[in-house]
Amino acid sequence: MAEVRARVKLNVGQHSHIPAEIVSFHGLKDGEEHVALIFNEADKNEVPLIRMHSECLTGDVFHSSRCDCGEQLNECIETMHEQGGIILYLRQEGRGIGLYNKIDAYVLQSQGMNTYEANNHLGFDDDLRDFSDAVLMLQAMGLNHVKLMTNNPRKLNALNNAGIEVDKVVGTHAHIKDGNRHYLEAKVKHGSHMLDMEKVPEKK
Ligand SMILES: Nc1nc2c(ncn2[C@@H]2O[C@H](COP(=O)(O)OP(=O)(O)OP(=O)(O)O)[C@@H](O)[C@H]2O)c(=O)[nH]1
Ligand SMILES: [Zn+2]
Repeated sequence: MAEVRARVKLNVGQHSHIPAEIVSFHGLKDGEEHVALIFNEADKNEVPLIRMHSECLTGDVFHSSRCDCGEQLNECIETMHEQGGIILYLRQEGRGIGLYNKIDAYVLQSQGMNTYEANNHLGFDDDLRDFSDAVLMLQAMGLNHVKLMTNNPRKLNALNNAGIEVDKVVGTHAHIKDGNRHYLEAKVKHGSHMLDMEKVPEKK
């Protein structure tokens, strides 16, 4: 069992205009400092929208052209600002292989491998992530019934297997840009992602 350690208000988003709360935890298992961001007191709603977002320093912070992580994170923050929701920000950089190994994988991708081939070439499986700490975080916040924002069936399976009831899966948009099309196509073809490459975000 994990427990909430601290919960405090902060504003987030590109203009620090979105009210939220950040939550830390005691008793998580993998030793990483995972956090939750709660929008509009979503944990008090009956069935909150949640996202399990794996850390991507290059995408989330630097808006790298190689992936869609930063855009997905912004999309979730905007959606949850409107509807309420909870982001579990999971410190699982590089699908669990870590930042330096991901950069090594990028070197191989620059030479023509896809994202999974590069992982395998380095001696890693396609995806090392385990979502049991995400389940502990949900349980610590008293949630066993959610809507899930993802295109990744592994995340849905992880919740189902842990007895968390998922009412609905909400896909994110395809954030295609110069440099990430092959990455997104590999996720659809080899990673079974339910990403609709035609579902582009509306221009604001
Ligand atoms: N190993 C490796 N990891 C990558 C690469 N590109 C992005 N990542 C990592 O992939 C993870 C993306 O995770 P999520 O944002 O949870 O997305 P997802 O599993 O693709 O599923 P969605 O919920 O549909 O977005 C992050 O940890 C990134 O750092 C890559 O080329 N190689
Ligand atoms: Zn990324």
